[in-house]
Amino acid sequence: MSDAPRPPRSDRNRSGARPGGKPRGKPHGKPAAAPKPAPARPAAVAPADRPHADRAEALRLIGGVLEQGRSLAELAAGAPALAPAQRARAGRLAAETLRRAGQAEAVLKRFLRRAPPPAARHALMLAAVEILALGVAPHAAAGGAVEALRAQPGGERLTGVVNAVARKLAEQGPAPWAAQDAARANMPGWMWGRLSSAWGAGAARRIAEAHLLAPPIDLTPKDPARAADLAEALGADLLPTGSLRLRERGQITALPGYEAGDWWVQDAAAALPARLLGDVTGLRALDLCAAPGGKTLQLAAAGAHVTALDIAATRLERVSENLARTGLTAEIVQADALDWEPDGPFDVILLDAPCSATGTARRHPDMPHLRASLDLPGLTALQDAMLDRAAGWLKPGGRMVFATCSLLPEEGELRAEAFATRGALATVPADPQALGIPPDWVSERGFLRTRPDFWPDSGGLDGFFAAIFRKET
Ligand SMILES: C[S@@+](CC[C@H](N)C(=O)[O-])C[C@H]1O[C@@H](n2cnc3c(N)ncnc32)[C@H](O)[C@@H]1O
Repeated sequence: MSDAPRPPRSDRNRSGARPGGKPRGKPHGKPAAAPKPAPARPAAVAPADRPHADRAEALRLIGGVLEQGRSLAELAAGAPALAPAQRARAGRLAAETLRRAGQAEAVLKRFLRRAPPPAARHALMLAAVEILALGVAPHAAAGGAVEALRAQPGGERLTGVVNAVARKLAEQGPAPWAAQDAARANMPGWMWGRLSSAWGAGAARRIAEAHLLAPPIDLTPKDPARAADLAEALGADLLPTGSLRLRERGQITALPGYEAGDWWVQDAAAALPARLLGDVTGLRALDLCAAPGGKTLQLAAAGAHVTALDIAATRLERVSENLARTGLTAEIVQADALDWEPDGPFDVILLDAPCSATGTARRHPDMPHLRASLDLPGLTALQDAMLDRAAGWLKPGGRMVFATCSLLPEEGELRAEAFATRGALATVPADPQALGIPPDWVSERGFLRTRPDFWPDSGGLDGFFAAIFRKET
């Protein structure tokens, strides 16, 4: 076993090329036309009334990510019937195991002469993380992993090896786990390499350390003027950017203001790009690549007449649900941004382009495993094509924000530079004061950059890039 997770099968040899010559990447959020892994029959999972159903579900999720190259979000859709608490616990166990996969594989390696079948490997990783990272009693974690494995097809014959190795792991104690360089061990080599060359080795390490922590939950208030009251009602901190950061985890739908649509869940960094458009009251706005709709809600709440376009019909359903809950309106369009033509120009456009989503790894610990064979040229070609098309849809004097939830300059600074050089629109510097952010989050070129290692003492924020452009004539 290597300490770097293997590329998912479905990602090997994946091409970013699109029939007909238009560029196609492997975007965050599954565009409808992206190649999909062959649907796999979900592993049998113990019914909810049996113990260890949560661990069995965690194994299904871990296997789905590491062996089938499917995202946790996609796998959640095919989940078996489980009590909400069991489902939540299964999700947490799978996320923590994926977050600590490198460390888990390294400590298990010494007890395994050869790589065990995937199901046994995943059960051992889960047991290792439960014992060594989550402090679960060794007998409970090892016994639970064995029982969960037993519930899977063919799992029975693997229980012997899992039992024996888990026992050795428990006997060995925490020292080898604690002695590991956790940040380095858990970030896959491809990501470590890219982040080191982009931001330097020290920053790559700080980002990797931030990825080891479960991120806080942030909310965007529908009415910024009510943010302080909502913060008090929710027991949240009001961040300088206007987002609310929950102090405790809990069931989101049970929080005050959820039913009334007073807020929506959105990372503090993800809430910044829409605000770069300034006052949008009464303006005709296009949210290009809109689903699941956080930025659509922001623009609509700020008084814009929003067209929300996305290629993915299922993800657009989330936009409609979010609009209904918050009592906001937008025109929903399901279309490919590379084919669609608007019926008139827009005052403002927000292009939150498909990207590697490397900035959201702390929220999506499956992402580093799924992006091992990232098609970066395909994605950057898609981003360029979207920028060029969208520029043609702006009114003279109109503004466009280009954003990506990526930590890779190829999908941020370099795209914006290249677009500015092509000369269709002029760049406008972001104003840190207006956003409530430290001045050094804005580059000399006026671009916004956030990273998970920023705001280290208050829980960090996702990695985002955003640039503002203006059409002069
Ligand atoms: C980063 S996500 C957008 C997040 C969204 N702006 C928000 O704030 O909730 C990127 C989106 O691009 C969409 N997308 C990918 N390729 C597309 C295309 N060719 N045309 C339109 N949308 C596309 C995906 O379906 C995905 O929902």
